[in-house]
Amino acid sequence: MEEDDANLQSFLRWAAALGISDSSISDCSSSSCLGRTLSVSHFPDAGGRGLAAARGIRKGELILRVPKAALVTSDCLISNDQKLSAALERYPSLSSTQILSVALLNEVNKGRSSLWYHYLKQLPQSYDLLASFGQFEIEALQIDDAIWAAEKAVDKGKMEWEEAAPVMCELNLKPQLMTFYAWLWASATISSRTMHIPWDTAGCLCPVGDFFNYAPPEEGNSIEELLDANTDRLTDAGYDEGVASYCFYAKRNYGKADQVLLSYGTYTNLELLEHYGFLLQENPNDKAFISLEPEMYSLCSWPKESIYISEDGMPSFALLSTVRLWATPMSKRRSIKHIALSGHRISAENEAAVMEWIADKCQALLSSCSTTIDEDILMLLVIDKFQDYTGEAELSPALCDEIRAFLESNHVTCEGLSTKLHVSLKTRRSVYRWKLAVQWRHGYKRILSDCISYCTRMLDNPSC
Ligand SMILES: C[S@@+](CC[C@H](N)C(=O)[O-])C[C@H]1O[C@@H](n2cnc3c(N)ncnc32)[C@H](O)[C@@H]1O
Repeated sequence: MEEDDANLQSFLRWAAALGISDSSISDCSSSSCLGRTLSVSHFPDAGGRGLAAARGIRKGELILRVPKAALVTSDCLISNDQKLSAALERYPSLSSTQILSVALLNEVNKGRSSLWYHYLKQLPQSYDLLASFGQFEIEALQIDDAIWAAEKAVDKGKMEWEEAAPVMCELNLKPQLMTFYAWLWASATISSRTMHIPWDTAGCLCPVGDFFNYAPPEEGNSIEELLDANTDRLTDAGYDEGVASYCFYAKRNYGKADQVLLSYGTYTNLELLEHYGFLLQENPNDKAFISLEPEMYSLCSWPKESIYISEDGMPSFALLSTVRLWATPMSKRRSIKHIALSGHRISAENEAAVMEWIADKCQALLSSCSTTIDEDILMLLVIDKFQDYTGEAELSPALCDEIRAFLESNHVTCEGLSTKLHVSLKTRRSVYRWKLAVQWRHGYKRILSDCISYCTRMLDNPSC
């Protein structure tokens, strides 16, 4: 712990020397880049390490500046390293993200002699993005779309690693930096920590700026609110060519010690898991996608991603209009299509058929899962106390099967679970990912269940 703190202090001094600052005036006297506006703090329930307000902050204030020279980009890593530059030239088909991954691992390979040593020491040692999920954790997601997304993420990681392997061999990286595990670490670092820059689609790593944890974008900023704040820009962070720096602005007012959050974008929980390795218990942008009958897709030309149930259980506009049209007798579809496409109900009878179809679809999806919502809640309690778990009494067969599958996939024997000491770090990571999978499927099922309640209310009281 003391070592971590000493590392953090060295990092903040290093960052100050590069001109990273949370002060609006230039202040060369301070040995740390933080302390006037922000401070590093720990938020166990909202992202772990993050940045807190060191004083009251007003919406729209500039809170952190990271000069271009402090940004970690492929350009800067390559221009400082002839061997890397020459090796990459021989592999022109690598993507911008693969190039940044190779350059990052090459930099880690340098150890203390890397110009970025203090920054690299601050990076997490492992991540929980979908690409790092094992087969058990993938199956624990239960819903086909999510399983497919996770398998695709793992396959993509493997393919990109295999393509980049020859260049890493040429660079003579240490064997542990050439493994698939190391590759996943580098690509997860890039996926979860890079920020947009106009000159490289891989983005840049932004020391200190990447300590901000995430909050979803706030909806409904009124024009007055936007004018009131110092906002001729509507985003909370971006590269500003005028001052050659990455600039971060407060999205709202903060009291002293509040966590200052950044919106990385609008994501469903599955997307947050895929790109950042976490999810939110309350995510206004979460969605449950349901598949339609094949012939429904040809009735309307809505993109597939617009056909969903939103976080509060309401079917989306595109879902409703498609099912309304499909529930209309074929001979009448042409004449009422404009009504369906404009989002209006077609008739009471049609609306009842629509609600029934959507509710049945949600119910079928829920019934196809091996555990119920209540069992998922219980599973989460078991997972939280997993290190103390000693038996399977009083749990349903589905939960016992899942626990057994976890133990088998991690080669843990029941005897080995009786004390905390017997659970290895690797198993603990796996327990954490399992928890993420169960939290995700629970949230998804809750949306489906809320949708069934919504449809039932509509059927019982069509005038709502
Ligand atoms: C850009 S980093 C933020 C700083 C990070 N906590 C750290 O210690 O370096 C993004 C990562 O922080 C974590 N994170 C950010 N916001 C979060 C939130 N609201 N809830 C849980 N984890 C979050 C996730 O692990 C994510 O991949």
